[in-house]
Amino acid sequence: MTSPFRSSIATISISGTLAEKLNAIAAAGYQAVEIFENDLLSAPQSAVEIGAMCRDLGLDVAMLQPFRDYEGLPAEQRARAEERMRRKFAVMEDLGTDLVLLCSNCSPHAAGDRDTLLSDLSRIAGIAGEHGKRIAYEALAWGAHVNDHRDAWSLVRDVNHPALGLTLDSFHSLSRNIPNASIGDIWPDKLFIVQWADAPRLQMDLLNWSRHFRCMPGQGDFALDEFAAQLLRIGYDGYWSLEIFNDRFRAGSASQVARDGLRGLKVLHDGASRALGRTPEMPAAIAPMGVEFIEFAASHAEAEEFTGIFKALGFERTGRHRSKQVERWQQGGINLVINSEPEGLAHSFDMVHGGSVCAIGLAVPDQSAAIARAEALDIPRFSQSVAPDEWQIPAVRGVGGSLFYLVDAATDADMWAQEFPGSAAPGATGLTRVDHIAQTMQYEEMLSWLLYYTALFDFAKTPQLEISDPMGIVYSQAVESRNAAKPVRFTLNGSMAANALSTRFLHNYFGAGVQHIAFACDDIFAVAARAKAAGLPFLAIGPNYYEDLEARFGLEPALVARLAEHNILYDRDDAGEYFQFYSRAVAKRIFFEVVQRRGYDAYGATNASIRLNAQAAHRDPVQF
Ligand SMILES: O=C(O)c1ccc(O)c(O)c1
Ligand SMILES: [Mg+2]
Repeated sequence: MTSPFRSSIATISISGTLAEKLNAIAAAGYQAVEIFENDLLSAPQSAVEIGAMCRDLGLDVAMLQPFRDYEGLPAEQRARAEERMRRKFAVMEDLGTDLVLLCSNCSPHAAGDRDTLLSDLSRIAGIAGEHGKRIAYEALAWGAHVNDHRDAWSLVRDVNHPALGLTLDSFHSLSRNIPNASIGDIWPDKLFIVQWADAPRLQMDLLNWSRHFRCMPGQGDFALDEFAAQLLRIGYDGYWSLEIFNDRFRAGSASQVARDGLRGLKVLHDGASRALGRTPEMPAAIAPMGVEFIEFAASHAEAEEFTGIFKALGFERTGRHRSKQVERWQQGGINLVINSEPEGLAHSFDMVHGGSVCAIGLAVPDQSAAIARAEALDIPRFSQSVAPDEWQIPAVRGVGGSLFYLVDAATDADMWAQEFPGSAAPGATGLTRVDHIAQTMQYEEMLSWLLYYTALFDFAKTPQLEISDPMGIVYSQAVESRNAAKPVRFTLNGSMAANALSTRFLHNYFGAGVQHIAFACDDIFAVAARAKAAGLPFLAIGPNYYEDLEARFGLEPALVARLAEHNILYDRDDAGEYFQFYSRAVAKRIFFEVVQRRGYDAYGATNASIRLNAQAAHRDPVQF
C-alpha cells in the first residue's frame, strides 16, 4: 500500500551508532531520515558512504541538520558562517540531500532588527541557490530574537527566495502555546519540512524541556491533532519527520523507538484526515465492550493456588474445555480461564514466568476491523495451531508477549457454548466485572506501551502518578476506554528503583506482565465478609491508616471500624467514594483486588503507598 504521507525521523531520536540507527529506521518502514550532524561527525563512514548506505536501505535523506547561529552576526563572523555553510553544501552533496536546517540565532550578540535579519537571510538564500541547495529556517523556542514560527514565517515570506523556506517544529510552537490557526497563513510551497514531537506539560525552561523530554506523538500532552489538521488544511504534503530528543529513548531499543514513532505518526495523520472528513487511512481505534475473559497459565499445582483464591472470592468452576486441560471459572460477568495444557503458549508462559496471565480476551464490536487496525499499526498477530473444529479467535501480542484475544461480541456466547459445553450458570454472588488490570513493566517501556494502548484502542490516558513505595518511587498511568457503561481499564506501572515492588515483580516473574487484577462489586463489605469466612489471605492494613482516615474524611467511627475489620482502604474525591481491599500475592507474583466505586473514577492513588508498604512487609530480605 502506498503510504498516505511521507514519513521521516531525525537520527538524534534513537540509540546506537549511525549505521545501527539507519538500519532500525529502515526496518521500521520510514521513507526518509534527517541526518543529525553529530551522528555524522562521530561515524566511521564518510558522508558518501552514509549516503550510499541510506540509498541501499531505501531511505531518502530528507535533510542535514542543524546549522546554528547565522542571521544577525557581525560581518566578519557572518563571512565565517557562510564559509562553514558552503562546506555543509559539499557534505549534503555527498549525502544526497539538498536541504539543510538553519536554527534561529541563540547568540545574545546577534542583532535582531528586522532589516538585518531579512538581508542576512536573503544573502544565505542566494548562496544556497547558487549551489542548488535549500535552507529550512526554524524558530527555536529559545532563539534570541526569532522564537515564534510566525516571526520566522514572516521573514521567509518577505525574503521570498526559492532557496529559503520554513521548518515547523511542533515542540517549538506548542511549548510556547502559539495558536495553531497561525499555520493557516503559511504558504505550503515555502514550508520545507515539518518536525514532530510531543511532550509532557512540564514547568521548566524551554531548552531543557526540549532537549530531554520530547516524546513520540501520542505519548505526551500536546494537542498535535489540531496542529496536524492545520497542515493538511493548507495542503502541506512534505515530510512528516520525527525529531525527538529524549534521554530514555537514546538509552533504549532503537528498533522499538523507531517503530513506536511511526505508529504515533500514522495515528496522527489518520486522525487529522478524519478531522477534515477525508477518507480514513485505517479502521478506527478499537472500542472494546468489556473484558471477556482473563486466561491464566498455570501448572496443576499452581492452578490450585489460584483456584483457592478464586473460590474465596466467590468464583465457581462452571465448565471444562471439551478437549483441553482448561477450566472456566465464573462470577457475575467475569470469566477466568485456567490453562494447564502441557504445550502451547500457556505452557511456555508457565515455564518462563510460573503461574501468570498469558492472555486477555476483549469483546470487540468488529473483529476484522480490529485486526486490520493492529496490522496497520505494525502490532504483531499471534497464531498457534488449533484443531480444525476449534473456535478461532484472532490475537495480537501485548505486554510481555502476552495476548489480546479479540472476541467477536456478537458470538461470544456461541464461543463459550462450543468450547466449554454444558457450563453451569454461576450462582449470584458479589463480584460483577473486571474493574481494571494492572501491568508492570520496565520503566523504560512505559511510554511504548502507553502508545500501544492509545493507538490500538479508543482509550484515553490519565495523568501519570508518582506513588511512593517504601523502596522507591513507582510511576503509574492508567489507560481506559471512553465507553462509560462498561469501561475497560488498564494501569501501567514501572519503577527505576531496584527494590520497589514493581521491580521485584519483574525479577520474580522474569519480565513484564499482569501484576494484579481488580474486580468490581456493589457491596464490598458483603464480599469481604464472605471472603474472610472462606479463608482469603487478605493483605493486612495497619491501624494508623484508619486513625488518619477518620480524621481526614470525618468518617463515622463505626464505618472506620468496619473498614479496619476487613482491611478495606477508602478514598473520596469530588466525583464520589472508593473502597478497595487486596489479597496476598499468589507465589509472590499476582494478587487480586476488590473495589467498589460510588461515582468515583480514579484508582485510590493515595492508598497505593499504604498498600505497597503493607506488601513490602512480605518481601524477602534484600542482600546488599
Ligand atoms: O535543541 C536544539 O538545538 C535543536 C536543534 C535542531 C532542531 O531542529 C531543534 O528543534 C532543536
Ligand atoms: Mg526542530
